[in-house]
Order: sequence, then structure tokens, then C-alpha cells
Amino acid sequence: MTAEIAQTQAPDAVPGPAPRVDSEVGPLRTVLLHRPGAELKRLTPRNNDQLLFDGVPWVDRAQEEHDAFAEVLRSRGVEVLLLADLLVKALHDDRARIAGVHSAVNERRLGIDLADALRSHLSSVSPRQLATALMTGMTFEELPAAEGASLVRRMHHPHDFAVDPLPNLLFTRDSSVWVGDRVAITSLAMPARDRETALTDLIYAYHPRFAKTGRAYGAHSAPVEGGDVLLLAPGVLAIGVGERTTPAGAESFARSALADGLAHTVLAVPITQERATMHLDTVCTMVDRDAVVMYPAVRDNLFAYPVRADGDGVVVEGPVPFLEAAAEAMGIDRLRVIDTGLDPVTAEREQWDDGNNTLAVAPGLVVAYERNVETNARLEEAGVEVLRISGSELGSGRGGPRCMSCPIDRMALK
Ligand SMILES: NC(=[NH2+])NCCC[C@H](N)C(=O)O
Repeated sequence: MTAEIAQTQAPDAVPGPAPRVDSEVGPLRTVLLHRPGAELKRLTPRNNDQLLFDGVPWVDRAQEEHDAFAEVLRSRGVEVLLLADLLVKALHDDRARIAGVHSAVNERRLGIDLADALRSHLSSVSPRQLATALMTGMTFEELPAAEGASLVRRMHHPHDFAVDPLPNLLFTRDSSVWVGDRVAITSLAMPARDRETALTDLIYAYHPRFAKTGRAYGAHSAPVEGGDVLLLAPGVLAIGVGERTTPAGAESFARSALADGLAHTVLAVPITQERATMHLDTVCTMVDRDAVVMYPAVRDNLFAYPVRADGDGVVVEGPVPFLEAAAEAMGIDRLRVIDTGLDPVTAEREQWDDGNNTLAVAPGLVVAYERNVETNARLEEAGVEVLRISGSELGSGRGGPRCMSCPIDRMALK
């Protein structure tokens, strides 16, 4: 099935109970992906670091790899929603259009006149053209011709960005996260990704499918990224705190989840503040209801600060060993760590290539990059079924199957 056919089939509203996500591994019903598009063509050796890519991907191949990823999910009965389709649909609402235009036009960069010209241009184009501009960005050379002189236009290089592209939209995990039947619009730490949440925000606000969806983490002030949020079990969240999510982000997310009754325990987990471990899900993902795959180098030194509700406030304990705190909060004897037993160099290489970043389709069934041969073999030895996808190009953005997916509906665990 092509992406084109799939999009025309995605219904605006689905009958039945409201979608919800209470775990990392409950059978996956619906997932949000973003098929990478022209925004990846904006990457050059001069801007790729700033745009958080480690190279310049071959875009056609990245799209093929992504289509194959989506197809693997569909073959397992998962409904795949594509972000661009949802965005176009949402932008049919005038309020969404205003919000979208507002998010794209940066007066500090453009100056008042050019900003006005861009605003009126973007307000006049079709929803699809506006969606493209919002995702792909615009260079100065692509701005509409305008009357009168513009110093800003004259002095910028034609290839400078008037509206920044969003190549990291690919990683839908980070810009929104479902907890129970609510969705939280996150607050992304890096300037290159900041505007992504304007798009997820307007999708959930104006796409008819989400008309009844409530919000979590309404404040979305301090940085919290979805890659740091793990739903270990119903009512139990782990939040990585490191390069992206800050202590303030973890605290306010925890407070709001506890106050809303979406969680009874939130484990704040410090992780090393560096690119290789930018999110908790780069070192640890769940592969079964009581099992995780974890980067061996962090296994014995992951700690957690358990946060629980206490009257109107919270109590904070710890630090305590993560695995023990998690098992206790989850009400199980032990949270198993799949013993990858890898030598440190192989482990480091496969961690970098997102070997620990798996997406569970059901308990004991995960999608993983094929290149992480050793980690995948150990998962299979431990009884986890691995659906392999290729990610030679997708991986240049440093994200694996979990990063590239935002579950919207999972069945309850029995
Ligand atoms: N959940 C994740 N691990 N996401 C990976 C995001 C990768 C992206 N290039 C970034 O640097 O932000």
C-alpha cells in the first residue's frame, strides 16, 4: 500500500473508545509517523550540525526506508497516521491557519515589512502549500516577490532561511506524548526543533479526529521531550533528565501527571548530558511487559528519584537504583534487562546506531534497525521477536524506531 492510498483511508473520526496509551508494550493500534520529505533536502554540510543531523541523508532512500518501516507496522495491523496528512487537514480550519502562520513568521529575523509580506502570502495559500512551507521552511529566494525595497532581502544570501526547515519532524516521538487518554505537547530543548510543537499543537487542537482528546502538561514551559518519557506500566512513568529534558521540565511534567491522576509514580532518571544519550530511549526501551533492552554501560549506574503525589504537592525520594525503583512502582518482582553481554566497543557502536531504541508492537515483539546485528541476536535469544528495518539513511538523524513513532492508541495489557 502506498502512502497516498493510506492517507485517503485514514478516517477523521474513529468509532469506539477513545484512544489511549498506558504502556510501552500494549498491542499497538495507532501510531503517528512522519514520512521524511523536502525538509531533509535542506540539509547541507554547513547546517547539518545545527539541524541535529550527523550527515546529509540520501532523501529518496530515506523515504524508501521509512515507507518500509510504515509497511512493517501496517502488516502487523497497526493504523499508521502520517503527520503531513493530519497537518493539511487541520489547516483547513482558519484558526489553525492563523496559528501556523504565526509560528512560521519570525519578525526578529525578517523585519516588520518582510514579516508582513510573508504573513499575507502564507495566509493566502492552500492548506497543503502552507503545510509544506511550515515543514520545509522557506529561503529568502523563495519568498514571494514584493513591492518596494527590502534591505533585509538585499542583505541576506538567497539560500538563507527565512523560515527554518524542520528535518527532525521525522522523530515524532519527541514533539508530543500520550499518557492515558490525554496528549501532552512537549517543549523541545533545541532551537532547531522548537517550532515542531507548534505543528503538533495545532494538529491535536484542530484535526477533527482529536476533537475530544484532552491535554496533559498544559504548561509545556520547561523542556520535556517525548524521547525521555517512558510509560513503564499503567500509572508509572520514567522521565530521563539530561541533554534535553531538564530537572524543571521533569518536575513540572511529573506534577501535572500526578495531579491529573495519569500517574501514581514518576521516576526522574539522570542520564549523561551528551549527544549519544540525548534521550532516555537511546539507552533503554521496553521490549516486554517486564523487560527492557539497555545499553550495558549504563546498566549499573542508572538511578532514579521517585516522585509521588502528597496532598496538593509531591514527595521526592532517592536517588535509588533505577531497576529496583521501577520494579517496585510497577508492582513486579524484577524488571528484567535483556543481557546483551556485548563487548564494550560493539555495545557502544550499536548504542550509537540506536540498537537500544526499539519500538514495541506488542509484548515481546519489537521493530529494530537491522544494522544492530549483535543486539538483535541477543534479543531473539531472549525470546523477543525482532522485526528488522533498514535505517542507513534514516539513522543519520540519530534516531531509531522508537524515536520515529508516537503511539496514539495501544490496547490494555492483560
Ligand atoms: N527520541 C529520540 N531519541 N529522538 C531522537 C531525535 C534525534 C534528533 N536528530 C535530535 O537530535 O533531536
